[in-house]
Amino acid sequence: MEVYCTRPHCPRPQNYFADLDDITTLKTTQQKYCTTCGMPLLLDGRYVTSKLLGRGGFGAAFLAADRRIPGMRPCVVKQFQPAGNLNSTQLQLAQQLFEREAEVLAQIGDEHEQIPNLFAFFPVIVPSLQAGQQDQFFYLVQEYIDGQNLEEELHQKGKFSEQQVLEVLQEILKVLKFVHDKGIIHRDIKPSNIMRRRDGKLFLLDFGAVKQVTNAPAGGAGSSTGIYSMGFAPPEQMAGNQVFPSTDLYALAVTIITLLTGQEAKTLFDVYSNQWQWRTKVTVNPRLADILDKMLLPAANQRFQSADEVLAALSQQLIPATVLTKPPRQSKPQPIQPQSAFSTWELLGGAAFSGFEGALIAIALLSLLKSPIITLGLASVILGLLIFAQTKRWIEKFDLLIIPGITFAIVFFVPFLQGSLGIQQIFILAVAAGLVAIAFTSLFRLIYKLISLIL
Ligand SMILES: Nc1ncnc2c1ncn2[C@@H]1O[C@H](COP(=O)(O)OP(=O)(O)OP(=O)(O)O)[C@@H](O)[C@H]1O
Repeated sequence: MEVYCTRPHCPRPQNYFADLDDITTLKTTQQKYCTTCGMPLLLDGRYVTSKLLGRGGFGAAFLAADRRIPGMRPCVVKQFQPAGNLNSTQLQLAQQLFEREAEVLAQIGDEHEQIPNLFAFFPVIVPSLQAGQQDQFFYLVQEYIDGQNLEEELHQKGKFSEQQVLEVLQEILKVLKFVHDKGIIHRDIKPSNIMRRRDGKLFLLDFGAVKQVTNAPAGGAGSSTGIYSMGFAPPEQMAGNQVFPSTDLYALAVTIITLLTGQEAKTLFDVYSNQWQWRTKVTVNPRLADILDKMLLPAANQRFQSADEVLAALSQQLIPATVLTKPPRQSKPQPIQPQSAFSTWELLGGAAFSGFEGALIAIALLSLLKSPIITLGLASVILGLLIFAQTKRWIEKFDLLIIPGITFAIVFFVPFLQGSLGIQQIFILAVAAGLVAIAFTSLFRLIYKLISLIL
């Protein structure tokens, strides 16, 4: 069995113990030690670490198994191991934050199904690699979420659609509502701290930076200790001032716009105008965009004040942040319907498909029906249906090659669909129609972008 040594800087952390492949030996053995550095490997007598998951600001996270639970329940072992050269005060603070993660998970982990459960928190004192000294490590064991965090998902699958970010937004808002109601501010919301389990359920992780707030004055219990992720933290947190529920809402909105645009947070913020400039990079329902912009306002008191307020705005008509004093434009609440945002490449691909396919259908129908008027009407209806199917994403990606391929093959093998034209001429005409469609779409897209910039 592979056992991974958790000592920081162990030169050869991978250990292999053939005898531990036997489940009886695994359950009864007293202890095993790293063959390179002598570090105990069965943590707290029960957790067997097998793989390094990653290193964060306060330590490393390992995949482990609990040999005391039937079925060797998988879990995550986090080790306190702050990066960089910290002085004793900073070290103490970092240790407090790590312990706070344990406290918070113990308090809320088993009360909410989208927050990992805490299984154990314990120190381990071991002989140091430097002779005559001892090292103390702190371990926190929590529920393993088998899946991918959203940062990894973004790298692997690319930008999120509007529908996908709406799901993330609504799910995490519900978790935040629960967390805030307990008087806790997470303070480190970002894509790498949101995990999607294999069954699709989203989890909020990393409570290492949380703050309990009880109407504390600035500098008191609710003030920020300078633990944040660059680009995601709002001004009050960056300045080390008091933090609020709206501090988390700001970071959640930054998370959403990075997922929507696929760009890093810092590239979406224009330092010259001191404003988020993300709306030109992606097309979404303007009401969703207004909600995100309100969550991103620099002044904490101008943002939504609670997760509930955002959830309500998402399910009802949005009152734009800038015209809060004006009456709403429509009286009937309307839930936000995700609008499929198409990238420029998708639009141009769709145009080429529609042009090519449209030309083939028109030629085939004209050869069959011999009536230009009926052909025009029927071809327009079919083309309209094909375009509608694309807007709904019923037809996308490889369909755009397969469908014209099949249509061309039919025209090729059924000569009476070719009319008086040769197959070569038909192909050239269809390609020309595809190019014309691309040209028109580019022109309209350009005009649309210019108008949205002006407005
Ligand atoms: N409960 C968990 N289940 C599954 N994977 C986890 C769990 N907790 C953390 N991870 C994964 O372990 C890795 C390290 O996590 P960790 O929280 O230590 O650092 P981080 O979130 O990457 O950085 P930072 O602490 O600086 O925010 C990340 O890839 C994270 O997705």
